[in-house]
Formats: sequence, structure tokens, C-alpha cells
Amino acid sequence: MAVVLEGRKLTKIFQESIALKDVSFTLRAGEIHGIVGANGSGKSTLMNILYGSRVIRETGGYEGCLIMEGNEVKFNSTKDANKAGVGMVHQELALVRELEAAENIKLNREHLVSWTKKVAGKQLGYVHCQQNREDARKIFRDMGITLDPATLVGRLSISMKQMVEIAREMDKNDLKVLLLDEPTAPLGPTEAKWMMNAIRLIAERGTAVVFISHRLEEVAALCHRITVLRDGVIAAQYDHPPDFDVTAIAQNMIGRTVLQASNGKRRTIKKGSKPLLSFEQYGRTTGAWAGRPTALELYEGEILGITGMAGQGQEMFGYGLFGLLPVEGTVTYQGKTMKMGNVEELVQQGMYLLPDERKELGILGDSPIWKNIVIGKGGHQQRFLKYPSLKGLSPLRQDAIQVYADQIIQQFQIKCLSYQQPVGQLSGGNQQKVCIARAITTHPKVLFIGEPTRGIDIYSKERILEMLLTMREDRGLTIVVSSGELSELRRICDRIAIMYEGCVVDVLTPEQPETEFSRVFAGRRRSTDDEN
Ligand SMILES: Nc1ncnc2c1ncn2[C@@H]1O[C@H](COP(=O)(O)OP(=O)(O)OP(=O)(O)O)[C@@H](O)[C@H]1O
Repeated sequence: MAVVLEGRKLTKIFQESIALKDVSFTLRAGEIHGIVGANGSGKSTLMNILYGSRVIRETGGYEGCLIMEGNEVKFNSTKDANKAGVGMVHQELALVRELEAAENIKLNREHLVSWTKKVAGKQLGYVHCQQNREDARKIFRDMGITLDPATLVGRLSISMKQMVEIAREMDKNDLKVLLLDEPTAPLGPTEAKWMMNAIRLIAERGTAVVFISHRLEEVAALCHRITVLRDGVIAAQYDHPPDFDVTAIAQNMIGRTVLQASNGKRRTIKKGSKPLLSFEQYGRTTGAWAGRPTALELYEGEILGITGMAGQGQEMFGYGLFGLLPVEGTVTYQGKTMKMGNVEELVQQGMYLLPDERKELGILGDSPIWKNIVIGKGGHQQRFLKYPSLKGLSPLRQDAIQVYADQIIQQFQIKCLSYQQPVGQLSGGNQQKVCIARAITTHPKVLFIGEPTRGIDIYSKERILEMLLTMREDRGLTIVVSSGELSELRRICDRIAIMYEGCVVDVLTPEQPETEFSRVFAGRRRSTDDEN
């Protein structure tokens, strides 16, 4: 296979931090090239160089050179990269929800029907919707997916939104290189398989694909070659799938063996136990699955998982309770009816929500790491105040904060210059770790946490899961964790509720067989099955 794009001795330094050092690699037509590495190892920085992203230009550029089809190129903007045939799908989706799938794909490149002659070099016309939809339909066919191009993007599941993003890149003329930064991160196993099939079809058309993921099994199954980055340098390269040994790759990435966390003290709910928290006749009032009430009970000191295929409403319990989603129904906590959206009262009662959309809801990008960790809902937490009785007027205990922040940085392996570095300068995965650290620092009684390990590398994932288990053991914390990572939930949870179309279909124990989980994932209740 011919080399399409080559990077030679790529080096990028952000202020004092070396993100990439002398990284050289090639991309061949039709190959899927996996890039793996721990959080902060330089994966996104490499993609940003290949895509001419603004962040690289605005922080002093990079050293080394890029060769595209034999010629040296310098991408000063993403437009330059697009022109040369390089496309990218970022972790954060960039779609217009109010437009249909075809309109998103053809945005700014629409087919037009002209209805005036050219006047002063300009021509008026209208958008040829049919032709645009036809193009989109053809690409969906090429990707192997069935989707009506006229569907509004806002109505699509997260996996289909990802597909539309990829389709948009594919529609750009002569796509030679497609960069995919963790495209499967928000997807469950089934949707990830669809996505991987679509990526295979794209590569078969001759496009070179770069695939980043923290799920090493996925990378090993999909890629033709794998490059391992560690602290900004290439730690290993694997050129043949038979050499892809996931344990060895993990060892190369992290530099140590990864021990899996597991729940050694699984709790069973005794018959007749009173729930700590119960949701009754509870459901969304708008959007998908509106008007379909469901119920859920949570018992003191348990770790309850909530899962299902992507987009089945897993987040609605925590989000609804904290007023981030319009919901109806009754929520009772320790026998008291709670008012939905009354965050002050919820926090007073010891509840904390760490949503899965942490970028929008959880990060103060310009503030230092320590501030992001110790800030509580109503200001800094008491134990970090010199004079707690003065509340907001009290100076902070900076020495205690530094010790605590350093301990968290060590424990979670947060890659940073110091506890004072602004969080916005950290890699995506390291930002996630800071958010999780803040949640556990508030010492809640009930913690709602969404996708605790999304975007987190394989070592830190286990440390975070371990931390949740320890908090339950040591402090009696009750945890509701919504996640698409069923294997992780089965390792740490006491019970797992499975959602389908906005309702809890069943609550299983982690030991129940795979077949039982598959059946409930497809929306089939045990009782219905038993009756048949
Ligand atoms: N805008 C920035 N300013 C300062 N440092 C930055 C900036 N962007 C990235 N870095 C630093 O560059 C290093 C590499 O970050 P990068 O985002 O490439 O890692 P990554 O491998 O993609 O991580 P993740 O798996 O968490 O997404 C990190 O140490 C990060 O703090």
C-alpha cells in the first residue's frame, strides 16, 4: 500500500510541557492505523498537527515536517488540511441538531440550482435538497448503514450522530486521510461494532484511517497497524495483527501491569428493606421516550449500575432530579418527597451529580486544578477554609489544598505541570479525572455519576473504579453509576438496572449470565419471557 501521509520528527511543546518529541510515522492508503497511549501521551496533539488545528498554530506551531503523497506540506488551518484531502472527527460532535442529516453532511457544500445568470461574479440559486439527500444516501450505503437522510440530527442516537459526522468527512471530495479521535467512546458494544464496520468499509475505499481509542480490544480487532505513544514519544509500533497482544500493548502504554478492580464485598438487598431513594411514576416530559413512566429503587450503601444500549435514557434519574432534564414523577429520599431541580436542597441532603457531559457541565477551564477539585456547589468546601464559620469570607488553607491536590494527582495519575496548571490545558482524559476528583472530594452521601471511565486510559480506569468501591466501604457512600461499559459495571456493582426506551426493563445481579443481559438489553422483561 502506498504511503499517503508521513510525519517526520514531529515535536510539539506547550509552554514547558513536551507533548510530542520526534514522532515519525507513516499512513498508508487503505490502512486503519491505531494510535494508543495513556491520557496526556500526545494522541490528540498528533491529530491536531495532522489536521492543521488552531490550537497548534496559536501555541507556537510545531517542529518536524509532514509529507503528503511525496510533497512536503504545512497545514496552517483545517481548511488547508481539508483541501489536501485530510478530514477529522473530533471527540465533541459538531453537528447542527435542527438540520437534517443530509443538510449537516452537505453544509456549505450544497448542490445548488441556479436561477440567475452570473452577475458580478455571483450567482443566485436555491439548494437542491433531493440531490443533497441522494449524495447522503449513497454515502450511508457505502458505510453500510440504513438511515433516512431527511431525519433531523437532534432525533438521532449518539451512534448515528457519529456516523453522520463521518459521512460528512467522506462526502468531501477525494478524502485521503480520515482522523478519528475516540469515535467509539460514547458507544456501547453493539453500536461500536456498527461503527467499526463502517470504518472498515471506509478503509476499503482506499482512505487511510487513524483510529484512537482507549479500548485496546477494539483497536486490536480493527487496526492493521498500531503505534503506542508514551509521554510524547513512540514506545512501540506493531506492524502485523498477529503481533497485537493487548496485555503487551497495555504494558507498553502504561509501563506497568494493570490490575483490575473488583467488588469483593457484593451486597444483596434483604427482602423487606426500605429503599433510601425511590423514583415512582418517573419519566421525561419532553423529547425521546416522553410520557413513559418508570420506577427505580436505591438502597443505602449499594452501588447500582444503570445501563442499556446508547441513548435509552440511562442519565435521566440523576439529570432529572438535579433539574437538567424536564421530568415528572415522585422522588422520595429517606421518606421525604424531594423537589426536582432544587439543587441547594439536594446538596444539603448530601446528593451529588457528576454528569457524563463533563465538558459543558463540569469544568472551569481557566481555573487551576486545585480550584476545580476543592470547589463545592456553594463555594469552597469547609475543610479547606481557615475559618469555616466565616464561610465564603474565610481565607483558604492553601497548604492543605496543595497536599490534597498533589495526593489526588498522584492517585489518579493526572498528567500536569503542577496542581496550579489551568484545567483547560490538560488532555481530555486528565480533565475527566479532575472532575471525578471533585465529586469524591465533596464527600457526598449519594453520588450519581455518568460514564466514570469514558475517555480514561486503562490504568486510571481501574483506579477510579477502585476509588468508588473504597468510598462505599469506608464512608458508606451510595452510588448510582450510569455507563455503557457493562463489563466494568459487572465488576463493581451490586445490582444493574437495564433501560430500554426510557424505562427500566429489569434489574439484574452482576453474576447473571450474558444471555440474560442480552435479552434485557433488547427490551425483553424476564416476566414476559417466563409467561411465554
Ligand atoms: N492547549 C494546551 N496547552 C498546554 N498544554 C497542552 C495543551 N493541549 C495539550 N497539552 C498538553 O500536551 C500533552 C498531550 O496532550 P494530548 O491532549 O495530546 O494527550 P492525549 O494522548 O490525547 O490524552 P487523552 O487520552 O487524555 O485525550 C498533555 O500533557 C497536555 O497537558
